[in-house]
Amino acid sequence: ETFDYVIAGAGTAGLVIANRLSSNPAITVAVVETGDDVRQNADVQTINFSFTSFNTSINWLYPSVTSAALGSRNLTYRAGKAWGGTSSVNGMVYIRGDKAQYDAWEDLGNKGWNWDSVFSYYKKGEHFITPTSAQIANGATYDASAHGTTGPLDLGFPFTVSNSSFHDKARDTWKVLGLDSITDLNSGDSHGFDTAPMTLDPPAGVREDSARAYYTPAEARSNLKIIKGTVKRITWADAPGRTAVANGFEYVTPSGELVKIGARKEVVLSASAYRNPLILEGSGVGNPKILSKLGIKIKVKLPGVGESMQDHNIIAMTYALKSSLDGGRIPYATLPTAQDVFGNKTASLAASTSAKLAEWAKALSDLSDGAISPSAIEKRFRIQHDLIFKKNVTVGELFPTNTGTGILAQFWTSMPFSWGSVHLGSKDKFNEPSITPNLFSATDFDLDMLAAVGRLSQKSFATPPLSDLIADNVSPGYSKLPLNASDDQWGTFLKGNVLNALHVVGSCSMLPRELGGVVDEKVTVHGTRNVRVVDASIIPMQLSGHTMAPVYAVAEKAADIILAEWK
Ligand SMILES: Cc1cc2nc3c(=O)[nH]c(=O)nc-3n(C[C@H](O)[C@H](O)[C@H](O)COP(=O)(O)OP(=O)(O)OC[C@H]3O[C@@H](n4cnc5c(N)ncnc54)[C@H](O)[C@@H]3O)c2cc1C
Repeated sequence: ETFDYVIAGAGTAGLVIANRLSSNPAITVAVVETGDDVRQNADVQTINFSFTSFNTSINWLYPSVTSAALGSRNLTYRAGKAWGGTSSVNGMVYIRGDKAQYDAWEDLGNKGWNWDSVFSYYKKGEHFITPTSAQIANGATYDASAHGTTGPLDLGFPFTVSNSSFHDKARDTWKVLGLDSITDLNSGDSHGFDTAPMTLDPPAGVREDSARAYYTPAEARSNLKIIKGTVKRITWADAPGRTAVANGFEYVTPSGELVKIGARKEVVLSASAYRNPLILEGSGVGNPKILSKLGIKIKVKLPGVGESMQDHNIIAMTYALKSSLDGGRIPYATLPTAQDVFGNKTASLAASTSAKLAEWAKALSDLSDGAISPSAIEKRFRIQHDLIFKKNVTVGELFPTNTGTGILAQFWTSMPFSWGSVHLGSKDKFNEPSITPNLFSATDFDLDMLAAVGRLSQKSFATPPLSDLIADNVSPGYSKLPLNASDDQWGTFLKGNVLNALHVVGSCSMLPRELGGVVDEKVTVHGTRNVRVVDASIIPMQLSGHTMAPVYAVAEKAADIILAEWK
């Protein structure tokens, strides 16, 4: 079969693209997706944040090789395998990140990608449901001007917003610690304490994933089709000139048959930050050193493919409560700046770390066997460093969850400098990404930053009035990690327990080729005429907050870019 556009992956981004392109009845669109329609799956619909689908067939489980700093510990990478992709299995928390982080995309060379332009697509996609007075009484706040109300994606607050005193005590404690409540952490300034909205439909009490938001309204269109299969590689036209031209891709059906599907116009990869690099490499687009080892003939030399994989470094401590709290999920988030976590050491740290950026860039380049040059990485690091120390973006998130009898106090750092990679491990294992996280590998500063955010988390639970609720620190326990723990004690705890937040971006970064980029500002793969990549993989630099929200906005903007070129 041949369609105008063929899309790999009916996930968070893939279904946005499918919906927007097929809104023109003259355009035919096919999406090839490994997973199934799970819109009626109770594990998907639940909004209890229980991750009930975790060990079921609708998840991909990708193991990683370990990082030197983690000893023999391996990390597991999870992602959704379903119509809706990871939006169907995730935590639903919707936090966009800071204005300056989006403006940095333009500073990195992506003309037209800045906060103002992306913000308009946030609004376009959103159907914000204002909280009820009961939800407001329990801590839900919002600024109407930061939200859209006519888009397809429902966004609201859960009815399980805690009706206990937790919210007020947390808010008052953060105020004591210098982090005031803010009205809307999605306004482009996330600094402070707030209640986060989630992708759910509050009246219906169900999850809102991209299948429900973007596929259901388009389902009846005769020009849109979802096909079950797993995309293996792009097929190339016999075109003159040096620019590669795709004419479709090959996918494997559930029964193992290899099928070719044609694309008259374009191929769009939305198969996730883990899988797009594998499809590109399987098609001859990537680093010649890697491709020659795999025995794959080079079509486009693009060493950035699969590099620059960035996640948040996450860890949790648990606290026992004096008495159980009402309410289920508590979507309260506190986002601090470098100044909040490093205090009066911030200025000297800014100077000392700035002097080390070239050294860190060299270390990261060596880890990638020179795939991206030290000078390119250093340029990217300088922009990241400026965001942290000059533009005062938030550098971490503290995110407590009420488990009924205790508090799971999760925290993470938002912009680590140790980036990892994801590649095809062997020619035919297109379902098995080879992931190298590189946690803490390019610089000790990533560990220092996580310890500083951890110290702030610990301090908050020991500060009244929040401390009034707390009976004890159960894990790791004050004997292992006292309130005045040394750097060594923090290092041992963090290296032994840190996890990947599953907020992976950057493995097909939108950047100029000379900076290690994979797609240009039109989301077209460098060196190709008609292969686009649209999903978390093109986000070039990690954001504060969570990754689902930016994926929706990026996909909305990319859809407009693609439609503008439709003739
Ligand atoms: C457990 C968990 C909790 C999370 N919680 C949150 C949260 O609370 N808030 C937040 O903002 N973010 C959260 N995230 C991250 C966020 O959900 C993702 O960053 C985002 O959804 C990724 O969207 P995507 O379009 O890039 O990829 P996906 O949504 O993963 O879509 C990729 C799709 O491609 C399909 N696919 C893969 N390979 C192939 C192939 N070769 N051929 C065909 N189809 C293929 C997959 O099955 C999938 O459907 C969480 C992630 C996880 C794993």
